[in-house]
Amino acid sequence: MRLENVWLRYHRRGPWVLRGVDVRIGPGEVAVVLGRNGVGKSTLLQVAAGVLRPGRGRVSDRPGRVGWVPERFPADQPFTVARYLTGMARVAGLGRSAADDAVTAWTDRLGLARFRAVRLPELSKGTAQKVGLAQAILRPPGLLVLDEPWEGLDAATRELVPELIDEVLAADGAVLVSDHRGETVRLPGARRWTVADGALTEETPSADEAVAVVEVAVPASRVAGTVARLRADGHQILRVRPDAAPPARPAAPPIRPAGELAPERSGGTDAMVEPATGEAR
Ligand SMILES: Nc1ncnc2c1ncn2[C@@H]1O[C@H](COP(=O)(O)OP(=O)(O)OP(=O)(O)O)[C@@H](O)[C@H]1O
Repeated sequence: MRLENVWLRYHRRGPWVLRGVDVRIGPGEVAVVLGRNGVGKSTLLQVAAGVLRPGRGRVSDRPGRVGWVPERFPADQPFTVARYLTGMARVAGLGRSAADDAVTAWTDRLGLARFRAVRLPELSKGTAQKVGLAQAILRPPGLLVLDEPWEGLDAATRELVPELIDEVLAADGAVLVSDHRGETVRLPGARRWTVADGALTEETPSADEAVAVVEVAVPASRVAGTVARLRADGHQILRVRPDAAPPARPAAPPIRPAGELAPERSGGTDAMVEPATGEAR
C-alpha cells in the first residue's frame, strides 16, 4: 500500500494536519507511527485505513480487508458483545457459522467470553477496547491498523498484542501501529515512522548495527518468566537448554559476537537462556 503525497485538513480553511506524506508499506511489514500528542498519528492511520479521505494526494494498493482498531472504541451502540461481533464478522464477509465460530474463538482468546451477553455501553473502558480489537481481527486482515493498542488494556491482553501482530504478519498482512509511549520495544524489526509538523520521516536502521549473543544462567524454575521478560523487552530467544552442572560464574561474563556461542557445559541444575538477535522470534 502506498500513501502518495497525502495532504489532509479537517476543515476547509483549517491548518493542514498532514502535508505531502509519501510512504509505502508492504505485505509482512509492520510500521510504528511515533510522534508527540496531537501531531497527526491517528489522522495518518485513519487515512491509511480508509476512514478519512485525503484532501490532496491518494492512497493506492490498499489491501481488500482492513482491520481498524480506533484509539477509543465507540461503545455507545445498542448491541450485546456477541451480537455486535457477529454482525462485524458478517460485514467482513464470513458466513453465518464461520462468523459464530470466529466470535467464539476470539472472545475466548481475549477473555471476553463472560461478556458475550453484555451490552456495549455497559462495558468497562478496557473491556470495550478488547471488543474493538476483536472486531478488527475476526477475519485475518490484509492491513491491520492499531491506534495506541496498549491504551487501557490489562496486562494479559497487552502481552497478546505483539502475538496478534505477528500472526497478521505471518499471513502476509501489513500492520500500522501508533504509539506515543514507546511500547514498540515489543515489536522487534518494526519500521519507525515519525510524524512532526505534518510530515513523516522514516528512521533508517543502521545496516552495520552490531549484534551480540549474551548467555544468561537462571534457576530452572524461573526460565519461563525470564524468557517472557526478555521477549517483552524485544530480545530474541535463540534457544533454552537445560544445564546439568551448576554454572561456573565468571566474574565478568564474556560477550561474544553473534555466531560465536560458547561450547555447552555438562553437569548441574540451572538452565541456559540465550537471547540474541538476527532471526524471527
Ligand atoms: N475530527 C477532528 N476535527 C478537527 N480537528 C481534528 C479532528 N481530529 C483531530 N484533529 C486535530 O488534528 C490534529 C492531529 O490529531 P491526531 O488525533 O491525529 O493526533 P495524534 O498524534 O494521534 O494525537 P494523540 O497522540 O494525542 O492521540 C490535532 O491538532 C487535532 O486537534
